[in-house]
Amino acid sequence: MLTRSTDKIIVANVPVSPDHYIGGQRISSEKTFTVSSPVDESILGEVAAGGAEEVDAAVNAALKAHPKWAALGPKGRAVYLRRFADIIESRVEELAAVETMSNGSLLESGRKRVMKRAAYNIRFFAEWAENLKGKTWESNGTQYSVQYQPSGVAALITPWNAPLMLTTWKVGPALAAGNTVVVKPPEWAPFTCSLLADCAEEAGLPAGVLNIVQGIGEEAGAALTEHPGISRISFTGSVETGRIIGKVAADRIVPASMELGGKSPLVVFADSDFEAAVRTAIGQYDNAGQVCLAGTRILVEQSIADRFLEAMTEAAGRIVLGDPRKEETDVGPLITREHMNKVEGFVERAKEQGARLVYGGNVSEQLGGLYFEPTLFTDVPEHAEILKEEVFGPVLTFQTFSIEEEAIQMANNTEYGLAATIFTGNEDRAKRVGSAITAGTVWINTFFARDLSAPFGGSKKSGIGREGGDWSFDFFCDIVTLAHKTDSFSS
Ligand SMILES: NC(=O)C1=CN([C@@H]2O[C@H](COP(=O)(O)OP(=O)(O)OC[C@H]3O[C@@H](n4cnc5c(N)ncnc54)[C@H](O)[C@@H]3O)[C@@H](O)[C@H]2O)C=CC1
Ligand SMILES: O=C(O)/C=C/C=C(\O)C(=O)O
Repeated sequence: MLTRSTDKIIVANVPVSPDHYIGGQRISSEKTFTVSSPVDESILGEVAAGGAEEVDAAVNAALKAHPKWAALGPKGRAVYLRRFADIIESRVEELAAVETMSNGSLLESGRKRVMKRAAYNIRFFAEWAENLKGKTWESNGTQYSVQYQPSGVAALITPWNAPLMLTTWKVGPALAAGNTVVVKPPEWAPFTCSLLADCAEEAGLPAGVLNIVQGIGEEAGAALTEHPGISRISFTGSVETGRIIGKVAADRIVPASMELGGKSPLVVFADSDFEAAVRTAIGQYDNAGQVCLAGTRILVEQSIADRFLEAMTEAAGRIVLGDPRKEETDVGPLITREHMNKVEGFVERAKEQGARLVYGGNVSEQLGGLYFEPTLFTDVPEHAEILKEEVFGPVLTFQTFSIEEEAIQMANNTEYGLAATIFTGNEDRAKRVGSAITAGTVWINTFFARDLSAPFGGSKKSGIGREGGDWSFDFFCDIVTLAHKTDSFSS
């Protein structure tokens, strides 16, 4: 039996519902799970742990809301979605404070960039849908036109490292496409997605258009992907979970988009802007390295390698590791003790396998104790695990190359292909190397430049499909070809 709830818990001085949001109502579950803060390991509260029953209610609410939402058309939906975006924007301070306590990301970056991007994700796709033009052409006496139609209920499953931003990256296009959605937020940082439901409610989104089912991945997440009422699965998370979801999607023939992990290269040629390249290399420690796109394999041309390593070591010495709520902090904590043990395991095995620790490698005992020092390894044996597996922590490796071909070979020597970054002053080389590296996004002399109209996603093990701009609608919509005999109508 589903029970309505009005409970709130206080996170960073903000009242947050710990319950699901289903059909416009807050619904509790008998079962709960405990969420603690990476900032100081304090307990933030008990959150409703949904399962098959809650998921079924949420999918049914979404199915019920779908026909009216779809019938509004892009312009009608954009009215609601713009209001939704405005409300998110008006609550940036609260959202940033809650996100920081939930996942340890820097408060300043949440306030200045990440929460605004969450609002922009909604606004951008509402506008994109209004301007989305299916193609029309004529061939052999038949006129063809391509239409983007809503596909039904989308299941959206997201990770903890940027929960609100990555959730709105999916909610925006899915709703703009005319779908209704069921979101399964990450259990380690579920609170900003709960606040997202408050924003939707305040914006007047009709009941059932956006539903949130909180819970553990293997329970709520699995029940959601297995539900027969869903027509799309958009997942961001680890390769392991992607593999599980992919099998369920294959079994049910439901299109699934997968944005997965990475082990991206950052390639620095001797002719590059040295200072900018060092700054960018050090920037890979942002969010304590818990960034899917991070260029964690630093590849530097031999002739500048010693100077680069020295400059990185010096710059790393200036990184302020600590409380993510403080303005002076550069790097905050890892998400949980479980995750920290995993990161420590990678570091220990790297040492055992013969890699040389240049700096870092230890836990810094402060606040709750989840603060791991920015770490760099060099002289890493080719077979070492640290060159192959995603650590998702502040741990980088440093390797050198002598010629361009070797740099390309090393950059591509990974099962992942999410992103790559190249620093060079030579435009021809930039183009050559850029197109020889297999990755969803290749940045040249910049990092994390994001335009939401560009395709975003991973090659190889880093994912399946692309989202962003038209690509989001290619995924979330049913694409229909209407073909009629030209001149066959009398009126
Ligand atoms: N390519 C991209 O855009 C991004 C990828 N990531 C990747 O995400 C990973 C870190 O996030 P985590 O939360 O640890 O990943 P995860 O795969 O453990 O969990 C992601 C989400 O999937 C849910 N889940 C877990 N098992 C499930 C199941 N059997 N069925 C359905 N849902 C399930 C979880 O509850 C969570 O909401 C890293 O590998 C990182 O690289 C993170 C951010 C962006
Ligand atoms: O810009 C995007 O759409 C994705 C960004 C990914 C992250 O912010 C992350 O993994 O931290």
